[in-house]
Amino acid sequence: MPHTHEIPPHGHDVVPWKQSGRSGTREDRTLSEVTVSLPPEIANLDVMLPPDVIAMAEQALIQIVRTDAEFGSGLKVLNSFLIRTESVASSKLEYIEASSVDYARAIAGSKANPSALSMIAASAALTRLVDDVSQTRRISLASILAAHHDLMKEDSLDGPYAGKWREVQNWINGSDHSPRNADYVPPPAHTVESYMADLEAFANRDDVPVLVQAALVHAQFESIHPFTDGNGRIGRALINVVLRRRGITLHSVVPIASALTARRDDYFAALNHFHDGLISPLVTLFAQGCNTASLEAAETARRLIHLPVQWHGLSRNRVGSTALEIIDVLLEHPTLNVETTQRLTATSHVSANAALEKLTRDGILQEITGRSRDRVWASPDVLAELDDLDFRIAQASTPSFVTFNGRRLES
Ligand SMILES: Nc1ncnc2c1ncn2[C@@H]1O[C@H](COP(=O)(O)OP(=O)(O)OP(=O)(O)O)[C@@H](O)[C@H]1O
Repeated sequence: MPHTHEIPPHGHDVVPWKQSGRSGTREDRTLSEVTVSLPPEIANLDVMLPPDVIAMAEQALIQIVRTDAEFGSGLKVLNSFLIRTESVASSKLEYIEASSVDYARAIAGSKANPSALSMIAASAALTRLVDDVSQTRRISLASILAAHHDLMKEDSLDGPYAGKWREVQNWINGSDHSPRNADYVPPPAHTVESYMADLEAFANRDDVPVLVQAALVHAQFESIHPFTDGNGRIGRALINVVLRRRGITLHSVVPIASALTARRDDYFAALNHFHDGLISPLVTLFAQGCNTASLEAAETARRLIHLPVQWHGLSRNRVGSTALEIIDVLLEHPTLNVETTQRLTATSHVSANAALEKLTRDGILQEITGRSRDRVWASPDVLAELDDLDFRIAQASTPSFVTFNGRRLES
């Protein structure tokens, strides 16, 4: 292998192509063959990376472990908070946008927009993947398929393909009607199952540096593009699955998608370098992203811990009142309706409602539906912190460049 490669570059094959219907331009309709990419098999790959890349990856792992150990075990709310931040940012990378208030409304089962529902589905998929691997210590294809089902089952277009490997040729960007001018064409559909079995074997190895494994699992997954839709979001969830399996995180997830969204061009460039046989650019990007995301997650944890103290300062409620009881559970349940409040504080419908109104007047809660029935309240401080964490990670992830052997690689 020439020394400019760290891993075997992708091969190519020319295969016949035929449109299933008739759409697009004449060029789309008459396209008769397509050049597909053939990623290398990775199950037994040995990867040697430059020491500066490995050192940077180690530094990031230390930061992840610190944040997870310091806050993840005691502050349960941080873990659901970070799952939410990660799935929202991962969805944003695919241009699925909804505000934190939309998300909160959807969580409470209130009428929600499709983007917010799709973000909740992304949270469910990530939760399932990290829970499964925590229990079994194995990354399994069954778990990946189930997570894809969680993500896509309600999708109006791709719902029927939820939880199933693709059976058609797909491509990234270019024409909507054929692989003409695509940025990347994954391998043929009939190879997906065996490529995924190869990926599963690699993902369960213990003799590969952790961030190298996370980067390779993610990049190879994107190269295979095993689903008709949702490949970006499931592929990014796998980064946290590798971290959990290797014991780097025990409780929380790293909101790395906020960093990748901020450096979208570098991220896509690093995936292209992978096609050419280089994984250092992606490992570097992941190391920088994980480091920043973990530092900011720790800052969020400190802020969340202080919120109940601030709320008690704002509230003018007497000891033993339902309003004070709500403050005590608000961090764990930042979105509430009357029924949940009744259950959490063991009180009547009338006094739960009155307490929610009272806390709204104190500025501790905000009603987010604007309706007079089936109302939902949320903590504006918690919602603001969700947005602020994403913002701070993005700010700290200044688009720069990725390096290989001390050389700058252009995006
Ligand atoms: N040149 C590339 N080579 C390989 N993978 C890429 C490339 N560019 C982008 N990707 C990956 O593909 C993902 C998007 O894939 P695609 O546009 O097919 O969306 P998708 O399968 O619908 O995924 P989702 O539904 O999560 O958006 C990106 O988020 C990125 O991870």
